[in-house]
Amino acid sequence: MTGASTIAPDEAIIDVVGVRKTFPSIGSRGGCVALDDVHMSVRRGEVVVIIGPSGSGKSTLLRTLNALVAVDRGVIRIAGREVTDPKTDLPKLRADVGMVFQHFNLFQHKTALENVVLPQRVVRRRSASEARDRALALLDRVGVLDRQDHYPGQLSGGQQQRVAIARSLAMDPSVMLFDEATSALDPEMIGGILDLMRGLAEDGMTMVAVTHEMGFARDVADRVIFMDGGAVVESGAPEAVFANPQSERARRFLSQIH
Ligand SMILES: Nc1ncnc2c1ncn2[C@@H]1O[C@H](COP(=O)(O)OP(=O)(O)OP(=O)(O)O)[C@@H](O)[C@H]1O
Repeated sequence: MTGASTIAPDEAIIDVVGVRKTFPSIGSRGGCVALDDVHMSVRRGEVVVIIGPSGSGKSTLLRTLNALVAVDRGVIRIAGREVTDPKTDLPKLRADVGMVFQHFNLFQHKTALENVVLPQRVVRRRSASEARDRALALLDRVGVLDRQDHYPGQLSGGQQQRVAIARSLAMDPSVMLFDEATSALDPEMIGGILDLMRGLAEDGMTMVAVTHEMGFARDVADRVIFMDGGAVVESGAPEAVFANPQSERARRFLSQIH
């Protein structure tokens, strides 16, 4: 292709450089190295799916990205913020780096609407009417507008996860992180949440997702990262990683889940 010089260079929105995380020993349980010199870079608009065996460090890596887990060593930068700098404003960081959890983490004593309004008021300092309008538009987008006055306990898991996604989106994040967002859902709810995630990807959202849904990784990811033992073992296009894994560890893992 000619004219390549007119194409802007890929812009990294997430940069993880040399990150190490250890957890101390608890009682007789020895400590562990959860992340061992991890490097990762994500371009704006890229969808990265992290796969790997249980305990390989996937969730820990994701949680370092919005400082839910503090690293021992290394540097993480996201959208112009230095996550690993102790002076970083954490509420603002977490608004800009939205996270969707396996267990939703909604405020139980607030309605669906209030769950989406509240962080906008507190962190983004929006007026009540602006926050409400935005919340209603997003609840509509994720398909739970008719449940706006329900409390989380009155919603199905799939509906709660939709509210949680709306809550993150309401902050206008630069990046969305999904930590096994469908793992706690009944099977019939999973497809709807994956469809929502796919829609966000199609809209150009930068996303990093830890998931056991290999179909999603195959169809939606621009890049798949395979982790084992706290390290990034492979990183490549889904076709390449799934069809032709380079490492024995990835080959073994993929052969077990097929
Ligand atoms: N808060 C913690 N305290 C002590 N050890 C921890 C803690 N969180 C994670 N670990 C350990 O760190 C390692 C990586 O865990 P992590 O949850 O990141 O793995 P994972 O790949 O996400 O696993 P899974 O797929 O089972 O969720 C594991 O050995 C785990 O036991």
